[in-house]
Amino acid sequence: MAELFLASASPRRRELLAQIAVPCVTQIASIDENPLPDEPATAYVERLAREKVRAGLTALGGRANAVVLGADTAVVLDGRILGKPQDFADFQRMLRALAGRTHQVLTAVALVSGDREAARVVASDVTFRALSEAEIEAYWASGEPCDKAGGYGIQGLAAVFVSRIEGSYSAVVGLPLCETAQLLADFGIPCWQMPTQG
Ligand SMILES: Cc1cn([C@H]2C[C@H](O)[C@@H](COP(=O)(O)OP(=O)(O)OP(=O)(O)O)O2)c(=O)[nH]c1=O
Repeated sequence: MAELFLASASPRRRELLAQIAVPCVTQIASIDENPLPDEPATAYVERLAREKVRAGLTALGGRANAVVLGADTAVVLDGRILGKPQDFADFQRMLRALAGRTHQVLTAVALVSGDREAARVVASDVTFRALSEAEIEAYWASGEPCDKAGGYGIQGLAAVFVSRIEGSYSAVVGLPLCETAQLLADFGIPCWQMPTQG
């Protein structure tokens, strides 16, 4: 029987899997998350998701029947990747740039088991309304932005900044659940409403 391991320190990803009734065991293995020179954002998130699951599988000692799931989320504005804010000034620059505009959120999900590996990248467009300096400062003071790509969490207080989303809400939060369920079924992990093939 296949057993699922989550190669992620993100509480959001664990909660999203729980939302679709998929139990998992956490198996984190850290990787270098720096983009390569001139690496396109789509290639970057897919590479990181794949590296996270490979590192997770290695940490498990290549355990038989283990399926490892990992993901990576990036916020992209004008072709530039906005990572997690390093400090308030960095966060302020990000939110000023995102305000009143549409940006892209790219999330890659990857699965590995033995020598089999698969990944999907999901793109969503998120539009922010205009933001005042006072709102940006108050949002930083909430503590919510610091561990999130682009410096915001759509599932949290920042919901009031989002006027429109086109794409996958769960992918913006950290895991595209429709695509993830299909991949899990392909790898023999039981998932709500998905017949397994493995
Ligand atoms: C845009 C956005 C991102 N995020 C989060 C999802 C991810 O946890 C994080 C992006 O960083 P990631 O590097 O994708 O993930 P992580 O470092 O949190 O966890 P791990 O690598 O161990 O899996 O930003 C939200 O929670 N809400 C949002 O609206």
